[in-house]
Amino acid sequence: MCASAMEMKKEKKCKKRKDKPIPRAEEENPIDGKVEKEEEHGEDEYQNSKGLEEEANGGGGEGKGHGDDGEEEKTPVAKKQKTGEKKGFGIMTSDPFSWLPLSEPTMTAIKEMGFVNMTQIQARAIPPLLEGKEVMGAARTGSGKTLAFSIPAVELLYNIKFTARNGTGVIIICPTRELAIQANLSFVLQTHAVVKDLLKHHSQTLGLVIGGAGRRGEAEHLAKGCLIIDEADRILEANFEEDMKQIFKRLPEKRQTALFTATQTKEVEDFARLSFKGKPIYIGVDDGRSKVTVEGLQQGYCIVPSNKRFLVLYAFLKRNLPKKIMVFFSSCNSVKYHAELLRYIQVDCFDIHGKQKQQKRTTTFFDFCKAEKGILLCTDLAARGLDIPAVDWIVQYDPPDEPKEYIHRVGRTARGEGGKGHALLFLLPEELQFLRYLKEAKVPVKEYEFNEKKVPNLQSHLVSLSVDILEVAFACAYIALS
Ligand SMILES: Nc1ncnc2c1ncn2[C@@H]1O[C@H](COP(=O)(O)OP(=O)(O)OP(=O)(O)O)[C@@H](O)[C@H]1O
Repeated sequence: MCASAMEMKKEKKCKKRKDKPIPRAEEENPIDGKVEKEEEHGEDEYQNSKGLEEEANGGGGEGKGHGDDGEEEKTPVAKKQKTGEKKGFGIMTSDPFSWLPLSEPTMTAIKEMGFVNMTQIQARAIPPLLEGKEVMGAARTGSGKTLAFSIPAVELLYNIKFTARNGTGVIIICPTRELAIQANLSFVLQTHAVVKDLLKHHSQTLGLVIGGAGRRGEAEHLAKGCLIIDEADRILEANFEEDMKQIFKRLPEKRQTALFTATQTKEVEDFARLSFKGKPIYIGVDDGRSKVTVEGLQQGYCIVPSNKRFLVLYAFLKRNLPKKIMVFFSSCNSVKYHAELLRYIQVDCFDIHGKQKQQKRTTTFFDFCKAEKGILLCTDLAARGLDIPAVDWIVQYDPPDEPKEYIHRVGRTARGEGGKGHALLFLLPEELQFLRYLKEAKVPVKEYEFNEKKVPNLQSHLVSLSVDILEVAFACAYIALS
């Protein structure tokens, strides 16, 4: 699409947006339950001249003709049809999967998952990937990236009748063990991972390897397949980059590479240069959007002094016991300490952190996935890519180091089509600077006022608990002595 045509399209969208102001909802303060008018900071300030917000709402940009790079326009893979009115919302398009030339087992699996239309990243990434092109895709959390790369991967293996005897056909690298397990076919525990569902009607011997960045062995055996890098930004952290370089060295020259990320950074761009042989097709679903988080997510922060922080968390959790909540902490020890403390005061919770054995982490993860309500205390280990169903609240007891991490954390809620969720960030008065970084990163948060008077008197609760405990201890001692 030529630049002027694109500008005109954007202008039209801007106008449309002005005509239809988005109503502000009335919302309950999550801490004391007070109803207050929602006033997100910065949503309007974030409006940029590109005015692509409407596109994020599905008003355009969906499906075909998406415009970042003319190449996609030419793609013949999808059976192009005249759509008429597009009705996509949020992350969705009105382009059905049935437009794609997919195999029967894949189509059956998609139908069984209950998906009819593609999300934006799917509509834009699947066609070129099916054609064997290289793609670098960036789209917000919970927007369906997993299917965007796994459908073409499975199709590739199916079409060339790949079997395990041929070696490894596709390697999908993802950053954490949980993420790899979630997508792993051989993992029998119940999971909502789309890859497992997608492979349901395919032969189980497809040479698809999913794992962390340590998959060097498989890299050598990658026959003539495809390398997929999921959560590229996270791979760059810590030791993963070095591991990835080792993998690249062992990979065959002739391969198809796809790289996906939720947060686009300069580092990811540099990493992409390393990953691709040539110039990939770049698909930036959210480029130009006025906010980087999803529509269905309500985000707020509260400023709480450190001596009241636990009490406010306790009040929040007590108020929201019927909900499914993830609480993020900055360290493993902090997760352990707060989990024990909450259990001690009779607030049941799960906990997951890097100092636990893998088996324990995995069991807890699946237990929380299955739970309809409950509290999971965790570190950033659980922030990336995990698709946990129906999480209502993301609480950040400690703010993360960077907005990027914040975006991944809150991305564990309000996922998928029409997903809704809430996020609450705790800030100490001296941490207010973090709001500026969030604003720069186009994250709209509003302030939830914290009323000291409404904070519960945990002291009296603890006293009554310790009385019970003392009574039990005395009873035990009495039995032992008599
Ligand atoms: N076409 C679709 N229609 C409806 N729901 C979908 C569709 N594709 C995926 N989903 C659902 O959306 C949710 C999020 O998908 P997915 O885990 O792939 O997101 P993601 O973009 O990889 O997120 P993250 O960046 O957090 O890893 C999942 O529950 C998935 O089942």
